[in-house]
Amino acid sequence: MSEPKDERTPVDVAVGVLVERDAEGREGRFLLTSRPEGKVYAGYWEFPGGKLEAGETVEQALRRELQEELGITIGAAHPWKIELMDYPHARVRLHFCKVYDWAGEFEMREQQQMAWENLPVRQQPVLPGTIPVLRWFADERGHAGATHRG
Ligand SMILES: Nc1nc2c([nH]c(=O)n2[C@H]2C[C@H](O)[C@@H](COP(=O)(O)OP(=O)(O)OP(=O)(O)O)O2)c(=O)[nH]1
Repeated sequence: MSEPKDERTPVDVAVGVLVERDAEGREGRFLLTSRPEGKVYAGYWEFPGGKLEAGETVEQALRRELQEELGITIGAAHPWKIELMDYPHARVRLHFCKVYDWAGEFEMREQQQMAWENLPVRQQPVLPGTIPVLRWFADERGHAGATHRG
């Protein structure tokens, strides 16, 4: 029998942090997308991704979600950080993976917007669960000061 699940059981979410790298392997811009109309936090900026379906690994879910939402096929997903977020609507366990390789043309299949960003991020508002990621980037990159607006 499966475990009883109440509404505060965390939902696993695979999140893709697509990062450009230069010839020396230094990381540069990263991709943010806005949440589509009709979803909670519509219009907020986040890293693309979505919930795991039954039986999927994080990497499988990420590959499916980025194909569905952005029309791209990703290469390897490199697990980076895991974060638990408690929202009024749900508890989520976010599995952030860095992705350096992808193929295909970006297509916004859910009428979202995309932006290649650097620190500090210009787009706003940023989803609460995205803000820690910007802090991790700041630490990795030695970026002092604000990570985003607002
Ligand atoms: N994709 C993504 N989701 C995030 C981030 N930070 C954060 O707190 N979340 C939260 C928001 C949502 O509660 C959850 C992701 O669920 P979602 O509703 O976008 O996923 P989904 O595409 O599978 O949606 P659906 O099919 O259930 O409508 O994770 C982030 O950086 N990226």
